Amino acid sequence: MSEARSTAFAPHEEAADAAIVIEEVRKRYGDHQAVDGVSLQVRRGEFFGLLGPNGAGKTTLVEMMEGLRRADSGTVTVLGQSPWPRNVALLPRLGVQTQTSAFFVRQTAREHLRTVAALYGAGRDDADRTLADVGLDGQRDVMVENLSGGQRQRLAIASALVHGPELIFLDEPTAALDPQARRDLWDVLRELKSAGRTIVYTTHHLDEAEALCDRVAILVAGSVAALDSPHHLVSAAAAPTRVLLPVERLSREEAAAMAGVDRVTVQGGSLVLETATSGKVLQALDALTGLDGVQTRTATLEDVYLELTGARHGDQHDHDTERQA
Ligand SMILES: Nc1ncnc2c1ncn2[C@@H]1O[C@H](COP(=O)(O)OP(=O)(O)OP(=O)(O)O)[C@@H](O)[C@H]1O
Repeated sequence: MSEARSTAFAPHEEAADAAIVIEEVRKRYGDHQAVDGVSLQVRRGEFFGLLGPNGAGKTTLVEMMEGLRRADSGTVTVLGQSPWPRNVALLPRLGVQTQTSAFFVRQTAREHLRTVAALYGAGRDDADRTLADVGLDGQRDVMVENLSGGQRQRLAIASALVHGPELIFLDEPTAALDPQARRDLWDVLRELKSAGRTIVYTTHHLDEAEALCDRVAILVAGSVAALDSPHHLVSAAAAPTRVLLPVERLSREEAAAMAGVDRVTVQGGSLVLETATSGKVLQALDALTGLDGVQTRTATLEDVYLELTGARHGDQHDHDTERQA
């Protein structure tokens, strides 16, 4: 794995506006080094994404920030305090949604949220407003055990937000949501950010990270492989431009023979031409077949992620026609 791509902070230079400072943190489970010397800072008011393949160490790292796990070495500082040993003063300032959030299943959605609100000293109005914010107004009188998976997930998010915490940890919050609910949640999260909250967001949806996050850290095998804004990461990426055209327009061999085309694949009825010189390829295509129905796709955060995690092209080899240099 190459060195971590640029970070806006030098690791040991603590920003005055940091909500979280992590320095050289390590955590081992038996023989397995789950977190291997991570240093990063999350600024106050920042929407910070934590990305990485299954088992990369994201949950372990977040749990150390939440005060649920102790680091073997290194330091974790959250809102100016150490979250470990369990720091009761910090708890009301944090909002935590996990994949295994607990519910009072024999209560209605509204009763549940009012109970959670009361535990944190927040009011019924806060509960009712948060329920509406996550789109559960229509289900407020439904027993928690009868909510759908996506509705429960929204209730878990509401439970993390109801007391107005400064720092919010969300672990794959859109995993079970339908596309509309996902977009609605994005709006809720953007409003939280506008209101100055800090959000640490774990997700496997790269489009989501690109749309929402100010900066992302990509964790690979317990280390930070990249840390920057999605924009900077994508701009610096070596990923090619893809030119897509209907598969019947050209043969793969003809496409692979075009000047500037580095690689040809077939995906979902499209011939995909990868190139570093899209202008040249488009001109040639125009002359050969015309440009009707031709689409161009530039690099995305997903390309950067796949490059860094080594997963790029992993399952497409059967369809490849790579051009020999
Ligand atoms: N309590 C534990 N005991 C032993 N090993 C653990 C424990 N928790 C996590 N691990 C291991 O540590 C590694 C990192 O796990 P972690 O859950 O932090 O990864 P992750 O990036 O959150 O993965 P995912 O995307 O699948 O949620 C994995 O190999 C996992 O099997």
